Amino acid sequence: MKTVAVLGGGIGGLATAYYLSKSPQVAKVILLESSGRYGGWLWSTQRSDGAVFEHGPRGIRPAGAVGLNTLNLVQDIGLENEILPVPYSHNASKNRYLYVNEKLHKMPSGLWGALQTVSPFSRPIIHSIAKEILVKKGKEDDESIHSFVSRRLGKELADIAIDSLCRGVFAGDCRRLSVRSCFPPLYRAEQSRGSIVLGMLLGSGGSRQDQAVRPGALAKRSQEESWAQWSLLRGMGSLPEGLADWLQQSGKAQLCSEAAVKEMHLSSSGWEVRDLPLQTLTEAIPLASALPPALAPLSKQAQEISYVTVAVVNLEYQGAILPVEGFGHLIPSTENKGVLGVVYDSVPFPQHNSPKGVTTRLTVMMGGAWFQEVFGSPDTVSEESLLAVATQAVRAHLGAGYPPSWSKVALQKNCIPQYYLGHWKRVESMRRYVAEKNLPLSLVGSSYDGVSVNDVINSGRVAVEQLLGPTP
Ligand SMILES: Cc1cc2nc3c(=O)[nH]c(=O)nc-3n(C[C@H](O)[C@H](O)[C@H](O)COP(=O)(O)OP(=O)(O)OC[C@H]3O[C@@H](n4cnc5c(N)ncnc54)[C@H](O)[C@@H]3O)c2cc1C
Ligand SMILES: C=Cc1c2[nH]c(c1C)Cc1[nH]c(c(CCC(=O)O)c1C)Cc1[nH]c(c(C)c1CCC(=O)O)Cc1[nH]c(c(C)c1C=C)C2
Repeated sequence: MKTVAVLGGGIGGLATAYYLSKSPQVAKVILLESSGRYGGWLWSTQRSDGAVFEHGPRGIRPAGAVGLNTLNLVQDIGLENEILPVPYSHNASKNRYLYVNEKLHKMPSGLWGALQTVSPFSRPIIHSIAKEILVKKGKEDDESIHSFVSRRLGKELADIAIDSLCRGVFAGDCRRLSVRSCFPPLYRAEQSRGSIVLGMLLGSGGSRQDQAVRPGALAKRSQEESWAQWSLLRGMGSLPEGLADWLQQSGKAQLCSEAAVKEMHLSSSGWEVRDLPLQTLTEAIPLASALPPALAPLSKQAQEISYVTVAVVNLEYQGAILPVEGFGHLIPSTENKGVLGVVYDSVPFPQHNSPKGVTTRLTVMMGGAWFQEVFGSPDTVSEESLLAVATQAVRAHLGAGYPPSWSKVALQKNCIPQYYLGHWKRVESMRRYVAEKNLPLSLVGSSYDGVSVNDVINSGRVAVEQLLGPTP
């Protein structure tokens, strides 16, 4: 029977502790979190009138094996009655906008959208798609997303649509991000079928663990009802809260907050965490800064992974102020480097609005890969200046004629890892090092195999299965 330590109580650490607790081979799980709150970037504010504001993720996709896996976990910890689903037929799923040349443009969707010339693009997307099949396969073992898409689908799509998409997922620069690590299905499609289109039509193979999820009742419901995304009644923050409660009730897990791990040592009986009253931990899922000097090659590689800072500004306006109904709009870096996009939170999740009168909740996301260049150091930037930029963007992009009635600025420092060129090699080399040295340690979380909440939860499941075999 093992005692396992999990370092970090974000959604990745909590999910890892959950899968560990389910295993009969584990006697005890000790989770160490440096802050006073569990959940990491999953963080919601519920105001006294009931309105909910998200400072991190606001919607999770149920699609694919990793999406179903998350719903299985949600059901198991008893949160299924709090689910707020948004079906594909909803305006928030169908309508996404780009803000280009100082105007909102609906992104083309479906076959009809692909056949027409839709502004701001100069020709129908079907042109690029048809030509893509004939483009030769790239020769490099990695490529920037911008270069890959320019080569295969044309520069205009890369400059506008892909530039915006990468800002709306990674808060990052598609000229530096790796296609192989950020969008593995696109890379695999070119490798195995010579074309993205053929790869999508014929399939291009996924990883084995991706296929091994049996949907439970909630996951099946998401398929039957065609959900595009979901949230929770009290906000995304109730997912880590629910997990922490479940772990505490499991009887196996000991959760410690305000327990920063600064140093850890490897002895013959396992890990020792020096400044905490914990003696022997036989396995650990660690963080780069805590590794001992003897493992310097590993900490060095972990420290080479870059992260960007995002200013998340929640705004509430009295009345219905949106000129369009949709998920939100993204802004390509050529239009405005500092403002990445605006999420129209009230559209997918009106249940999170204040019950007192009609209001519009929006979130403006700013900075990312351009933070330092536009706003200066995250350590010295003022909340007032970020709020001013956000409200000005809402005035210019959406025509809000009056200021918000409520606002909150959250400066999320180093919140999204950037999978730059060669990320796959670094991760492979780190895992090889762990295996060769036979270290009792697994690498879990958003820095390695995907940044979405689903990916991070799945990375915990995969790490536990590799350690102990399939979870019951
Ligand atoms: C603004 C924003 C919007 C997002 N939107 C979406 C979305 O819409 N959909 C989606 O799927 N994903 C979204 N994401 C991504 C997703 O939220 C994150 O990738 C995910 O939450 C990362 O989880 P994690 O557990 O890997 O890391 P973290 O949340 O960073 O957790 C790590 C934890 O470790 C703790 N820690 C750090 N150092 C130590 C130490 N030395 N000792 C002990 N503890 C330590 C930290 O305090 C933290 O709690 C968004 C992220 C952000 C920032
Ligand atoms: C404007 C900045 C951001 C917005 N959301 C995020 C940032 C940095 C972070 C984020 N958004 C998504 C993910 C998870 C990816 C996944 O695989 O599930 C993360 C980390 C979801 C997402 N958001 C947009 C897209 C195209 C996706 C991918 C999944 C999907 O298709 O749903 C677009 C988008 N994000 C933002 C806006 C305003 C926007 C489009 C209008 C905000």
